[in-house]
Amino acid sequence: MSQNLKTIFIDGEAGTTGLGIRERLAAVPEVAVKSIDPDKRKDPAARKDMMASVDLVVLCLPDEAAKESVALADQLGSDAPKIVDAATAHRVAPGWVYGFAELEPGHAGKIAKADRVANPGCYPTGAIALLRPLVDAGLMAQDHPVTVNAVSGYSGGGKSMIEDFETGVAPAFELYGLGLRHKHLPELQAYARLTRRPIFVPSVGNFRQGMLVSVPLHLDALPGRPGIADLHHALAERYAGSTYVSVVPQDGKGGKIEPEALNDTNKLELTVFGQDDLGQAVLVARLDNLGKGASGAAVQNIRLMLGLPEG
Ligand SMILES: NC(=O)C1=CN([C@@H]2O[C@H](COP(=O)(O)OP(=O)(O)OC[C@H]3O[C@@H](n4cnc5c(N)ncnc54)[C@H](OP(=O)(O)O)[C@@H]3O)[C@@H](O)[C@H]2O)C=CC1
Ligand SMILES: CC(=O)N[C@@H](CCC(=O)OP(=O)(O)O)C(=O)O
Repeated sequence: MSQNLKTIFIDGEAGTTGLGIRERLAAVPEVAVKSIDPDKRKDPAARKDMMASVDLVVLCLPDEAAKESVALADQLGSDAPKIVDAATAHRVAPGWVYGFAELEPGHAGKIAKADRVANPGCYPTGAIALLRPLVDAGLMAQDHPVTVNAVSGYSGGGKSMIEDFETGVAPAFELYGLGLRHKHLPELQAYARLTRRPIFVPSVGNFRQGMLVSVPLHLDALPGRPGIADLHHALAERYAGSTYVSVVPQDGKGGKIEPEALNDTNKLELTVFGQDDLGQAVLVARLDNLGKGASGAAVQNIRLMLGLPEG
């Protein structure tokens, strides 16, 4: 192993997100991924030893196991590696930087300097990308009653949901999160800068990966009653020059959009559908839940934290 390579340990490397990160890192020549003996993958002492030997650890674990790993890293004091946590556990926790590089100007620089980065949830990635620029531009009040609807491919539910869909146990499509307490709400509300809790209605369909997140809007309920072009402009201005986030015109989409077009990429595409004469709009974000919604974003953050060039 060359001395100059940055070393990475993926805690949970056999899971859906972990495998996706490993595949992506295989194409990054500046890093070497160190693997743990599969028999010891849940052994705290072995994981702690591994953490002590690397520059950065990525946590691709259920929330409780991610918290346990952070506690193990804490025991290493100044020898602790940098951490990217793909779980939900630290996304609004003090001392952690939220890993959505395009959140606002200068945010990628904060990730680059951080020791601990919480990778965003897949749905909040789309919703925050749509909402935050409107709030920042004063086009949406912070207490606007926001509703976010979304559909995900079944890989979003990890190994157990993948098995349910691929063995035919799961229904073709279902709404869920109807208890209105989905785990993504705290980060969605915090990083979109909303003071009123949004209503979030996710759903999952019988396709492996890909995602649409949509926000319906009545234009006369927004300050100054903006037009469709104003909403488009606010988004286009925020993401001008972005490598991964694009704002596309609605023309040519025929009033419909499907979720799989960005699969296996780290891209996020935003469209403002709407009709000025009706005073209505629907903002839509399209992404790969396993790409920009998980492993792709994690690798984007790893590159920033290790000072590597953009992929
Ligand atoms: N799938 C997705 O689209 C996204 C998932 N995430 C998040 O990433 C994390 C992982 O999710 P995902 O990859 O989907 O889940 P999976 O169920 O596919 O994988 C989880 C992995 O963690 C391992 N694991 C479980 N407990 C422990 C433990 N105590 N110590 C070490 N390893 C353990 C599992 O091993 P075993 O199977 O042997 O128990 C498995 O390999 C979750 O927090 C999830 O919320 C984030 C963004 C998107
Ligand atoms: C279809 C499905 O079940 N999706 C998952 C979210 C997947 C995801 O990306 O969530 P994290 O990033 O927070 O792990 C869910 O709704 O809980």
